[in-house]
Amino acid sequence: MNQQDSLKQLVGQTAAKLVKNGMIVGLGTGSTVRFLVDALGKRVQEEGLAITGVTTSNRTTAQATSLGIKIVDLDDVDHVDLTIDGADEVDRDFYGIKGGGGALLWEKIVNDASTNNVWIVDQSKVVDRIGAFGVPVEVIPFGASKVFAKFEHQGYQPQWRTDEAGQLYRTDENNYIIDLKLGPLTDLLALAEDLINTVGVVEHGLFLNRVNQVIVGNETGITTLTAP
Ligand SMILES: O=C(CO)[C@H](O)[C@H](O)COP(=O)(O)O
Repeated sequence: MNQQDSLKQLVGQTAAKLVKNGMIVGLGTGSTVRFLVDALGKRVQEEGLAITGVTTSNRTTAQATSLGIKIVDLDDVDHVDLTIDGADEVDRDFYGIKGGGGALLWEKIVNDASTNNVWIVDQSKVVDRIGAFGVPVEVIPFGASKVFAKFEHQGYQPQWRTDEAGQLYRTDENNYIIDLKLGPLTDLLALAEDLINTVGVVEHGLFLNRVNQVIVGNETGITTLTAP
């Protein structure tokens, strides 16, 4: 395992300890969350930890179910106690970008329904100013090229997200993703507002002040950042 994966495993295993018996837990998506779900599956199997999970992607559902974690639909619970998710970038004000794994829509919905939200990241994700990663935007297929053209016109430097086969990437909702390659961002609130008001956009990957805690894995171990 390379160093980055070791840090992802460390934060995944650390965050799994935050989960208590009886909790309704939101499970994020991505390679870091995979380690979390592995650790939770182990606790379910070895300690009899009783939790109910709601997931943010079909991938996470498949992994969690295979490990014996009970998964229900978000609409079948009245609240979520704690959601643990990864992130692509986060700054010291807890402004973040998600959607590298294409699950930003369900991730934001579960985040919104959750009393507490924790992100688990390796140190490479903590940045002074978010944006270098790009901003993923989920758009419905109908008329998507019109949205793309609008973004081009606005100077947002859009790129279609493609899959391994070179086809347009499809989300779990069968939508497309357009990645905006804007570079480090200054007026985040205005950008978020503009994106969500663009007809055809379903959701964007700017997660602004949506987490209570960020658990960061670095060479010296774990650093926990709490909301400013
Ligand atoms: O937002 C996400 C998926 O939509 C992921 O949480 C994000 O891309 C981080 O992934 P990883 O842990 O693989 O680096």
